[in-house]
Amino acid sequence: MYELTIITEFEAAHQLPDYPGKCSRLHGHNWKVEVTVCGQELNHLGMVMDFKDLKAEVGKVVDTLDHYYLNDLPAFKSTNPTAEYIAKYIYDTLANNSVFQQGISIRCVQVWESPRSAVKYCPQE
Ligand SMILES: Nc1nc2c(c(=O)[nH]1)N=C([C@H](O)[C@H](O)COP(=O)(O)OP(=O)(O)OP(=O)(O)O)CN2
Ligand SMILES: [Zn+2]
Repeated sequence: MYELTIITEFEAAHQLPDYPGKCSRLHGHNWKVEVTVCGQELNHLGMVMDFKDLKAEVGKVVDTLDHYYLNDLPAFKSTNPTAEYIAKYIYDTLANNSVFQQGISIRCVQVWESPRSAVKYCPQE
């Protein structure tokens, strides 16, 4: 099995309304997003999938978060926009993409809220 990982970033604002501390106030982060996919077969170029194509598919999802107030987005209407739910949103959206339903699957999504804090969502482990 091969695992491929790409890294991208987005910037956005959020707040955690019931949080007992400063994170209940409006603030922003530069989130770093790491997406790992896996596959067993290599194509004629010797790749599971071109990093360029993987970055493009992840980029479409990250664009739905970039420079938004996350609390206003449909994805976070009934949940707090925590790193946990952001990772799950990115994972679930990618997992519903037909690109990742034919021999290449999403392994996990890791979201770094700061250089010191990250969540990794790996529902199949
Ligand atoms: N498990 C989680 N814990 C926290 C989350 C989260 O998404 N998942 N989010 C927050 C807040 O968004 C907050 O903005 C981040 O808190 P914190 O790490 O304390 O922020 P700092 O930048 O001040 O971190 P330092 O390492 O202390 O500088 C809170 N918790
Ligand atoms: Zn925050």
